[in-house]
Amino acid sequence: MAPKAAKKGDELQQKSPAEFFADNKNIAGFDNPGKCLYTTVRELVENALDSAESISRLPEITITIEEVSRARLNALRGVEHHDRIDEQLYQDWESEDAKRRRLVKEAKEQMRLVKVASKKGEAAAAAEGKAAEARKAKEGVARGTLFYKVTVKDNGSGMPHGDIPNMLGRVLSGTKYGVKQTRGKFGLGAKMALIWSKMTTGLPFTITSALQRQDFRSAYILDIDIHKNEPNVHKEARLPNPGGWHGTELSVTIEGNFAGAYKGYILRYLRQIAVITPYAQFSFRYVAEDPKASLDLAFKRRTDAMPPAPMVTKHHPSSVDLELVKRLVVATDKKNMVAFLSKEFDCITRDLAGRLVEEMRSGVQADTPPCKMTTQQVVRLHQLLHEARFSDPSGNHLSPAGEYNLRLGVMKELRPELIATHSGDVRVFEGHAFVVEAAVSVGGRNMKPGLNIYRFANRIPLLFEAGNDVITKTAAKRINWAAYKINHKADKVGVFVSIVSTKIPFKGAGKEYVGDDVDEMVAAVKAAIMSCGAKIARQQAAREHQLRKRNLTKYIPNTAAAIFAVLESMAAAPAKGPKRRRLQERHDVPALVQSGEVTEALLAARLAEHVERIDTDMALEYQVQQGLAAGAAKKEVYLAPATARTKYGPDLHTAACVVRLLQ
Ligand SMILES: Nc1ncnc2c1ncn2[C@@H]1O[C@H](COP(=O)(O)OP(=O)(O)OP(=O)(O)O)[C@@H](O)[C@H]1O
Repeated sequence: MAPKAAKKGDELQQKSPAEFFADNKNIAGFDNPGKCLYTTVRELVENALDSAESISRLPEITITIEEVSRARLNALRGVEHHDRIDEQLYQDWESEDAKRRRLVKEAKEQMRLVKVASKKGEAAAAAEGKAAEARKAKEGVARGTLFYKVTVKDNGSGMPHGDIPNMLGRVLSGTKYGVKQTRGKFGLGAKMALIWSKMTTGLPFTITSALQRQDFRSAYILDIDIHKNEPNVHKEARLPNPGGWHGTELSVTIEGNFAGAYKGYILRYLRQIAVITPYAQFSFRYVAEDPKASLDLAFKRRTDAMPPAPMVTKHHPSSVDLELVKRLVVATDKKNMVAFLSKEFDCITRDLAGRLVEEMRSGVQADTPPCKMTTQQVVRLHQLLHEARFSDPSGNHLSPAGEYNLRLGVMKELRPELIATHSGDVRVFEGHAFVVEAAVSVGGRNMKPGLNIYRFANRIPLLFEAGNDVITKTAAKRINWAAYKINHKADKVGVFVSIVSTKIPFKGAGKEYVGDDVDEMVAAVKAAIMSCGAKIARQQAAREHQLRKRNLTKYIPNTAAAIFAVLESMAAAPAKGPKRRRLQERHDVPALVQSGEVTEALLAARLAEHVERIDTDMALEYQVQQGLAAGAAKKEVYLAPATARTKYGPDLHTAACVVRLLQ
């Protein structure tokens, strides 16, 4: 019987990666126009930061979002703009009756808000602001300003002229696939912005880029052939670069939505990226068609101390899969197994490589060329790499933000009352080293009562999918905040956690959250937050202590005056009764008052001394309780003596610690 022809729709088809992502753009964080604008900004800013950091430049990044009306967009596309003839044909058409009803409803809402505002003040004013914004957004839709030109300029490495089309016009191509801590990973982000622009405005990317010390600027206008997943270059030029500029400027025009929540997300993203990269400078401009709605924001650099650039490292043997082993075997230039294992993998010395080859058997010798291994021998090698014990990766190739930068970022953007930071040790997950750093703050501006959680992965702020994220879940469910005297429902608590790794277990290509299913990560995040909590508790105790001292000190003048008045009256009148007489005989304070030896000032000075002594005793006792004796809170500081002969004095007592100088 002849085979049946396939039904229409059942024919075998193939898709290019670009087509796949165009059809499933939500996987990469391109869900709706608002989210697409946010993700476009994010992807371009992260490329800019990666690029500047890769050449150890303090990043200087300019971000511009410009409203493009439909009329202007049509002019850019060379499409004639037509005024509407038949209004009723359009989605935004409103009948006279519907318009009247809407205006009445809006007026009522306005009245209600004004009433609430007069009663409740700020909160209501904010609500009114939101309503006004929503109205403006509606007007925006009507005016047709739903298109935006996004431009991001950096002072980074730039891109080699010949590579630009592939880097920006071919999905799944990039320079960040190695084992290295980078924000980018998939070779997708910039291309998704381009695919979205193709799908909505049809306008291409405009790129200017120059490498360091390059005497020309590469200028390109290109888009992507989605069907073939190939760059489509419209224009290419090498322009003069007399000033020796280096970096990249990239523009794309897309459909988007900068109203309401999405404006909030973009601004929040910028604020958070400024927290985690205080060594970077960001200028943000929103250019609206109506100049009154434009915005100009600067997130200034607060430090020149940039963390050392992350380095490329080798694959850890326990992190490789069979396919990767096969690829490494084919790609290596090493001529024997010992050299191959010790040079291509992390944590394998020549000695260990020799032992592994002996253990492999299966006909493989130390001098076997890796490329001559049979499929079975490669399988055996892969098995052994997963069964043998290797030391953990050192983590030296990672670049955590550092406690200093994290603290500075939080202080600069949020100005909290209390802050504690912690940088965890290097830990390992599936052969990839990772470091978790955390800060916990109390109080500060823009903080709501309760937990305010800020998540960062490879110094990317994560704003979406909070409920599923390891950091949110750990902070909200696994920490006993009461143990640190923090009321996590009422206090304004900031929890900032930053994870850096050569492999962040993101869920999805949109890099929006880190899964809660990696035990190593859960434990490290929990330990980092708990350490900050303990430090906050110590700070709170020291603060209470200082407050008590301040209060006692405040009452000293009145107390001294009152006691002195009593003593003066005792001195004026002879002591009555045996008890008072005995007291007077023993101390004869009234006589001392009469002779002027005891004065009000002296009493005040003695009281002050007493308060000071109690305070230092309590500080010492407190430090001992906190584990000074056990060494937990003891810090060794090395001071160079000013002279060869140094005399060490007594212990120095302060409110929060005791300084003891030892030879
Ligand atoms: N501003 C820039 N400066 C220098 N190189 C850049 C810049 N933007 C993009 N590139 C290069 O283009 C490549 C592709 O960028 P793209 O945003 O598509 O993916 P990615 O950053 O590698 O990964 P991801 O999809 O995870 O963001 C990058 O790997 C980088 O080499």
